Amino acid sequence: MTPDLADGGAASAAPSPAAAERAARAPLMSVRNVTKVFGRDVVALRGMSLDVRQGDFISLLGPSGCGKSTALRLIAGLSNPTSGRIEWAGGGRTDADLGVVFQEPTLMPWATVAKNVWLPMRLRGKSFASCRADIEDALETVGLKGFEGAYPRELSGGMKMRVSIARAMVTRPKMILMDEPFAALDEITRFKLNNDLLAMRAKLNCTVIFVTHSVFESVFLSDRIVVMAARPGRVIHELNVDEPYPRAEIFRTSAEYAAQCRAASEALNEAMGGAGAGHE
Ligand SMILES: Nc1ncnc2c1ncn2[C@@H]1O[C@H](COP(=O)(O)OP(=O)(O)OP(=O)(O)O)[C@@H](O)[C@H]1O
Repeated sequence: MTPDLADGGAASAAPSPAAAERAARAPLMSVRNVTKVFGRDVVALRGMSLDVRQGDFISLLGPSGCGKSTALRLIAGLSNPTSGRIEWAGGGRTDADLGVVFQEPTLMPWATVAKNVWLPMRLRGKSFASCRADIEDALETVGLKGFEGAYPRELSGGMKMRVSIARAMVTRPKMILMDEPFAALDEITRFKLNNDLLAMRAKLNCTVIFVTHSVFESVFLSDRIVVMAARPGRVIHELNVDEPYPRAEIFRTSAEYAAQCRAASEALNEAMGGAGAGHE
């Protein structure tokens, strides 16, 4: 299978079944010509446009400082664009429509796993008792059934990240934003969490926007890869990964995966000014 460069590089005339299915998804959110400037002249993001559809798994891939986290924060509503706008289908979104996972699990050390997962519901005024079933369901989805009463200090790094993901999904959001959630984990744990994230996503049927520095991770997880360059932060390529879901571990050793990684690496090299630096 030839990697499908959505920006015109190698797109074939007849769309693949995966591309046709992707195009048929309902619109969810659009980033329209968004620029974000910090202070007088730090252009963190310039003219970003992105149409996100329900069920997309989009990776934002690029070198340090290209505006990936800034884009995620704008989409999350944690910051406002300097110009341009973000539009949600249906006229808007509620806080419950969105879950956010950061690189650090950011758990409350004094609270149990279940109480940590309760946090977004608690902020909406819901009692722990009324949320218990949802909390248990979220913990089961991330593979932590039976750890409700444990404290963060008793968990491994991977388990803490699972709690963080359970907390983001407990409200059953339409979209989950993830900012390099697995960057601090060892490779074996990271691979396992990549597999499990796809299974969780399939169960929740939600849209994911995932920030990463890793070509390999972006190809394994996503069906769209948005490649960004720095100074100013901007989108330079969009690549489609047409491998259907569910993706088994064997995809990692396939010729298709290698071809997609090569295409993404080339795009990333271009983003880095052809520096040819090694990628994770
Ligand atoms: N609050 C801020 N004030 C000033 N400059 C900022 C702020 N946030 C980000 N920047 C600058 O905007 C640019 C983009 O930053 P951003 O964190 O979005 O990049 P990134 O691609 O996520 O980087 P990394 O991969 O290292 O996390 C950088 O030059 C950064 O220094």
